[in-house]
Amino acid sequence: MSVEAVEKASPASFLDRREAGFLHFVKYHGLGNDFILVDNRDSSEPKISPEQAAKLCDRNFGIGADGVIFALPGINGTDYTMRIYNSDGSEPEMCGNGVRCFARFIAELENLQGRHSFKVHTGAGLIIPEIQEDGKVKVDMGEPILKASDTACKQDQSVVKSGLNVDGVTWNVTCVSMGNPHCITFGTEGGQLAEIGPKFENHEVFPARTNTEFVQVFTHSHLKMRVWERGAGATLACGTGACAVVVATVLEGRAERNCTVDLPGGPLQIEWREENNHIYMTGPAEVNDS
Ligand SMILES: N[C@H](CCC[C@H](N)C(=O)O)C(=O)O
Repeated sequence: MSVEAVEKASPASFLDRREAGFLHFVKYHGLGNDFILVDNRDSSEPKISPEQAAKLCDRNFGIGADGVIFALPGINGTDYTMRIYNSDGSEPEMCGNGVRCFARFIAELENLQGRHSFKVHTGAGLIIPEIQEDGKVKVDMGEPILKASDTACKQDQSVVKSGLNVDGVTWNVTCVSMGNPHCITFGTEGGQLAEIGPKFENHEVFPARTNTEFVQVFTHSHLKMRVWERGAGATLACGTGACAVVVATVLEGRAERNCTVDLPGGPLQIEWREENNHIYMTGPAEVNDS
């Protein structure tokens, strides 16, 4: 069913159709990082399995997406819970582009107009997206995690500009977690991501695998990155990755705390605020109907 049809039909018709085994979903994207968003507010468990999600994400035999995101009831005083399956069916802790899409999806479901913020429970803890007047979404992404063992990296100190041997080549990397693990390296576009990406993703130093970002620094406030995502491969954008990249760039003394990060799908504005150590990400989230 086309997105228009999904949007125009009354919710009641979708409730009936869902009884008949249909799934109410809408496709959104954040800078081309695209997701199937499922209204799961009436159940505390995702309506579909990781295996079914992987099938839906298949771009030839399914709907096609980088992941499936579920809007579940909130817990412990939050408004909603967000869960996500990557396109390989693995479940990450958090998704930056996804939570912006999540906020816009909730606003559609609840018929909300204008500025609105939500308290969202995620695997990375409390995340607060706020829909801005211009339709963009500003997200309080919480604090970065730098202790190596918490960045799902087996090395025991924080990993800043450390040598990592990947398939016989030593790369300088900085590891940062935004709830999900990121390995950041500077100075190259990464070449053939499909070749080098999986070697980082599945490196034995990352027991939970890792997302990997290849960064070029244009100025102290303008960066460019490409990403090989854990469980999704090369994507057009990665919100948690852009946040981790700004942290790594500041830690390596290459940039200021407020940066524009250019991704293949477009730019994100990232600020690592000194006074509270929180990271704020601002960017678009749109329905895939253009
Ligand atoms: N593949 C990521 C999850 C999605 C993150 C990305 N799409 C974002 O916008 O943050 C992981 O396994 O950690």
